[in-house]
Amino acid sequence: SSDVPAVEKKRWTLNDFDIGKPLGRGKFGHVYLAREKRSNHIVALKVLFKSQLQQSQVEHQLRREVEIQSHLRHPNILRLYGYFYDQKRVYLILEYAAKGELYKELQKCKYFSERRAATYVASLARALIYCHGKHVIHRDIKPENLLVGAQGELKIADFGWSVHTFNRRRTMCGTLDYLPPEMVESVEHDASVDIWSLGVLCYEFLYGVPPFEAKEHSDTYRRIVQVDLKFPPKPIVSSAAKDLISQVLLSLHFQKRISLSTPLEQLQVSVIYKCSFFSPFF
Ligand SMILES: CC(C)NC(=O)[C@H]1CCC[C@H]1Nc1nc(Nc2ccc(C(=O)N(C)C3CCN(C)CC3)cc2)ncc1C(F)(F)F
Repeated sequence: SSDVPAVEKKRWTLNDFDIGKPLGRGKFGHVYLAREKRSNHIVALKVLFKSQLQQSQVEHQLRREVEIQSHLRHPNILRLYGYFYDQKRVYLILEYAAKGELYKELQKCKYFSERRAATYVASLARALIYCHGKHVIHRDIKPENLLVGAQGELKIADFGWSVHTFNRRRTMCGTLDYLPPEMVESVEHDASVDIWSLGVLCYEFLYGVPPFEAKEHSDTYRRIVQVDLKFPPKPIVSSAAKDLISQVLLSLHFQKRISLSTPLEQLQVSVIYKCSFFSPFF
């Protein structure tokens, strides 16, 4: 039988798109609303200047971001459809999130209701379970990296700091015995860094400020390592929500102490389960 010709990777060019209004500025350039001419599909076109990428030596990071994000398919992860470049610029063809940037929404309403926070945290936990299942760690979960889709759903974007870790536990069956604790633990430690950030995010959704904020960096650092977690009297937050935060936040320390028998997914599923306590909508 004639073998099916390999599907040629589509070579995109600027001519494939009608460029619309600017959506704002990203780190290395502008983002435009755009429409792919053949399909009329609306996308966001992120334009990055090669000169700036070279100056900041982030080309390898951008390559990793494209490689990782283009392979992820999840309703709460912003799609990266493709990329192309010309003499001076690199263009990322990204999913358009109709309701914009979450941090602006958080600034506008100061803090979110428990129901809204729980909905966001549960969807992020599901997205992280998906990523960790593919040995991908985002490592930069924060309001600025979250966008909102047309139905109000959260989309994790900007995988610039993400990494692909080989789950040494599974690939090193048997030889795990000779690894020192920090090596054996580090896989869990790496992936649960996102869970820690989810706890910080949950706190910020509910109180409008991150939990360890301080004037000086050194104070913030000390508050984090001591897990100096305080819940202000206002706004009023349910004890179920506080438990989730303290267990999820503290779980990183808890994670360091537990044996590898409690896999990360169990912790993440418990996050979603605990969300149901402060939001009857699950
Ligand atoms: C995660 C990453 C760190 N962040 C970013 O990349 C930022 C940098 C600039 C824009 C955003 N990138 C994206 N933004 C959208 N949608 C969007 C954004 C802004 C508005 C909005 O509020 N206005 C236009 C308002 C409309 C009203 N006027 C007054 C102000 C701007 C509405 C929809 N979809 C996909 C992307 C993406 F990511 F694919 F590029």
